[in-house]
Amino acid sequence: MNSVVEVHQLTKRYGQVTAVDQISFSLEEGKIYGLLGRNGAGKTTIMQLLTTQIFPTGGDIKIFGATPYENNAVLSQICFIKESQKYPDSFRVVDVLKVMTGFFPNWDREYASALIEDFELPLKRKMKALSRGMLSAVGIIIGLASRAPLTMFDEPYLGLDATARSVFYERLLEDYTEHPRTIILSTHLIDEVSRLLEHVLVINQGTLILNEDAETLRELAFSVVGPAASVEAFSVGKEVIEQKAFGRQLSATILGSLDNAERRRAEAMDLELTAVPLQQLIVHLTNEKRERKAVEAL
Ligand SMILES: Nc1ncnc2c1ncn2[C@@H]1O[C@H](COP(=O)(O)OP(=O)(O)OP(=O)(O)O)[C@@H](O)[C@H]1O
Repeated sequence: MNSVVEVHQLTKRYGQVTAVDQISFSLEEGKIYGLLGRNGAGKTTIMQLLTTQIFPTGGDIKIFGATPYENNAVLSQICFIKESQKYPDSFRVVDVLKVMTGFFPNWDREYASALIEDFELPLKRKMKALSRGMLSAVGIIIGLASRAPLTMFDEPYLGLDATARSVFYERLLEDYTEHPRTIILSTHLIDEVSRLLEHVLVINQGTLILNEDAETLRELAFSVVGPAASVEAFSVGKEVIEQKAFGRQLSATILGSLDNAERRRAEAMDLELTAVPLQQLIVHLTNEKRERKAVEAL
């Protein structure tokens, strides 16, 4: 697999604030990455650094094997969709899309038209007269139709309703399957996008605390649900990270994986085994790492 992005000891400071703190990672060709983390974690800053909108205080960045600064061959391969994109006042939707044809070598005009219908966008309306959700839809259309080999979406769906968000996820998955590329999706809606993500990067207070395949993460834990006494008996000797009671039923989230014998045992005890939502797992893992870091700092 070829590396599309290689970041080494990347750091960005704003005065006293260290927004990104010595982060290193690499991203492969043809994968969908989730860039996750709480508010202010440093996600947008990382994407601004990758797209050379801002410059690092330290460390280095290689994109498609080259440094991206003033490198049009690299920058023309990147599409960055951010939440607060500004457009000239006089521009209509159709004007914005026309301009994009010149920006992105792989721009697909027919696909952009099909997406405009999917999102029911008024082509002739001025950008400044669009609703918040419509503005987000324009960004999503640009991100998808650009077919840029490195496409980044930074919280792209402010104001988008649930139907439009699911149109986005469906189109993204379909188009990515037909035209594989590297996609970075930064979001707080982890469970909504979890089935799309192949690899997860979690940022916390400027540092990278998790860099893992989504498949591996999904196998890190499971939930067991059933009569309280049976769940408790089954959980003995296992690492329970969360328990919830529903009347006489109990649900326990357990770290680790199960072999076939354990699965048969759960079945015999009338217990239901289910996967743990990615969001719950990430919240647990990030809290655990944060606590461990705090203890190490003492
Ligand atoms: N221009 C700036 N000047 C000073 N501090 C900044 C600047 N830009 C970002 N920061 C700080 O850097 C940190 C990381 O911000 P960033 O926008 O990257 O977070 P984020 O993970 O994208 O957050 P959110 O999910 O809320 O969008 C925050 O503490 C933020 O206040």
